[in-house]
Amino acid sequence: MFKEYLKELLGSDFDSVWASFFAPKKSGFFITDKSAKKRVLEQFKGAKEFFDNFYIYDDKSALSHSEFFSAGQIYIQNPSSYLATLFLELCMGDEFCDMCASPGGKSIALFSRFAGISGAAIEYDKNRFFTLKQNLEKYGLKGIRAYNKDARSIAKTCANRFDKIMLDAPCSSYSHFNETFSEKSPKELKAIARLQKGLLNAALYALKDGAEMIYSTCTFFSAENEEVIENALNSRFKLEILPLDFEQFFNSKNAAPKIMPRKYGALILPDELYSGFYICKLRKVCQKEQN
Ligand SMILES: C[S@@+](CC[C@H](N)C(=O)[O-])C[C@H]1O[C@@H](n2cnc3c(N)ncnc32)[C@H](O)[C@@H]1O
Repeated sequence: MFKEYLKELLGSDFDSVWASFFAPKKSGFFITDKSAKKRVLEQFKGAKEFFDNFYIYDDKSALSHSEFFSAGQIYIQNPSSYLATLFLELCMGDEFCDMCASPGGKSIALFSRFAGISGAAIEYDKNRFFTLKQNLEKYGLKGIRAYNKDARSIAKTCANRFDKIMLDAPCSSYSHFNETFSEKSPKELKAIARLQKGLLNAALYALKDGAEMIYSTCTFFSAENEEVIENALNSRFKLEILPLDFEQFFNSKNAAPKIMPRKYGALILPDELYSGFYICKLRKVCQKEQN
């Protein structure tokens, strides 16, 4: 079913995307402790700066076994995830919420750009919550409080509170498709889409009027991407879908992935470097008047 869906979605891009699922991916990392930059780059000679402060390096094992990783001075991440965070500009004093946060990669990436970041990181799964807490500590995100909760609860507890929200939603994760991937049943896919709609609805209650958020997933299904956005557009909130200017992030240092614009947001198509990723940026204008 997935293969057929993808063929129809991607057309002539299908073959390269399909091949990318079974090919090894290069590794990326960013530096979280700027004082370690010189030593990090000396150790990982050949690391290629790709975005500002984000590097591509072939040996993931060397990165993850390094003293810099143990000390929380570098974070290993796929460039698609990093790219999603580049669309969120935090301002001094912003109250930020990372709604589905563990292991913390999006918050840590934002922290590497906006050191004064403060707000909340929420994770429902208990074990993953402990990983999140450890990572926030390890990387020194002192301004971020971690909560072990269902993020849908912020609709009531944090109405109109946040200036920026990252909703990197739980999803069917089909961008990690490979030989051992365990496919989801139609029933499971429906339940995931229902959860995503609930999470986005809660995010919109919790955003201030005029505030912005990113909704992202690592799947290709429109039921988990555009249809979740469409559902929010038909809800009690007046929203703007903001343009995603990918071009601004690409220059002679890096290679742009193939971007597939969707009705709302865009898909990053996977290749030997980028994972498949869906990104949509929204602004909550206001809550519509109820009759
Ligand atoms: C895609 S992962 C997040 C990855 C993370 N943003 C990062 O970049 O490191 C989605 C996370 O949402 C969590 N989750 C699932 N349902 C949730 C809910 N109702 N409230 C909060 N977190 C939830 C999952 O346990 C999972 O850790």
